[in-house]
Amino acid sequence: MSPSVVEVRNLTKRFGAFTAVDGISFDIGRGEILGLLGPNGAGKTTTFQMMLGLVTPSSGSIRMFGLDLQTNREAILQQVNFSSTYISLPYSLTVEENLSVVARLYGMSNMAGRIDDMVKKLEMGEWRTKLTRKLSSGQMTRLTLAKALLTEPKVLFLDEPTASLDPDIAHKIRAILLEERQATGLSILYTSHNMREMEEMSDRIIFLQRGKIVAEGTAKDIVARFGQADLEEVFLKLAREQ
Ligand SMILES: Nc1ncnc2c1ncn2[C@@H]1O[C@H](COP(=O)(O)OP(=O)(O)OP(=O)(O)O)[C@@H](O)[C@H]1O
Repeated sequence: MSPSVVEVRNLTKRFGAFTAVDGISFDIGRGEILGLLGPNGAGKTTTFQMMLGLVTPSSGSIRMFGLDLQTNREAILQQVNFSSTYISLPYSLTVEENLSVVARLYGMSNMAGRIDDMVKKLEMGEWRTKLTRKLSSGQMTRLTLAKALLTEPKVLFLDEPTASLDPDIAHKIRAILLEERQATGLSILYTSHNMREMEEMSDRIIFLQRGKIVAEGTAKDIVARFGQADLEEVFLKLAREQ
């Protein structure tokens, strides 16, 4: 495997007496797409929040680009971005104003060119001057993805990036992500509740259950190990155990 860009060791998050993430360890290689799978409440979002420095781990460590996140937060996060259906961008700004704020926050050069590029790639041209509050949920998803790719991250965290997209645009988004990975060596941690998408996108998958990793490997390995027909069947088996 290519050298690890992300190294997570024994990561744990407790909320009072409840352990949401329980001693997980994983690596993500350069240009690798790692799928994070698990039923509702398994600890995926909490893991993302720790990776973004938004939630402090109870114990364990997160290293990116060879640096510890706790002591090198700013340098690391400059090279990282995130997209989720749960984030909200300022509603009173237009689509392109929102992108421009993000580009400025990251101190990007060639801001206008990169924004045009994203608008074109994600087919946002018709509504680039629309107020964010007036976007449909699918348009909002595309805007948050554009925001995430705009800053040319080396590591991207994607929490259900194709939720609320129609099949055509979801297909295009997957193609764009694979292209970016090919062109730039982008590493991605990815969640989706669409098992076919997980199989298509992920080089490897880790399966979380009650905060613990219960399976790890390629989709094919995991399906074979659990003796099921496909990833969806594995998911149902593990989720029902929870
Ligand atoms: N701030 C908090 N305080 C207490 N418990 C929390 C807090 N945040 C998350 N939890 C709990 O931690 C567990 C893991 O939640 P998390 O949101 O990480 O799961 P998830 O895998 O992302 O689920 P989903 O698929 O529903 O988004 C849940 O039981 C949740 O209730």
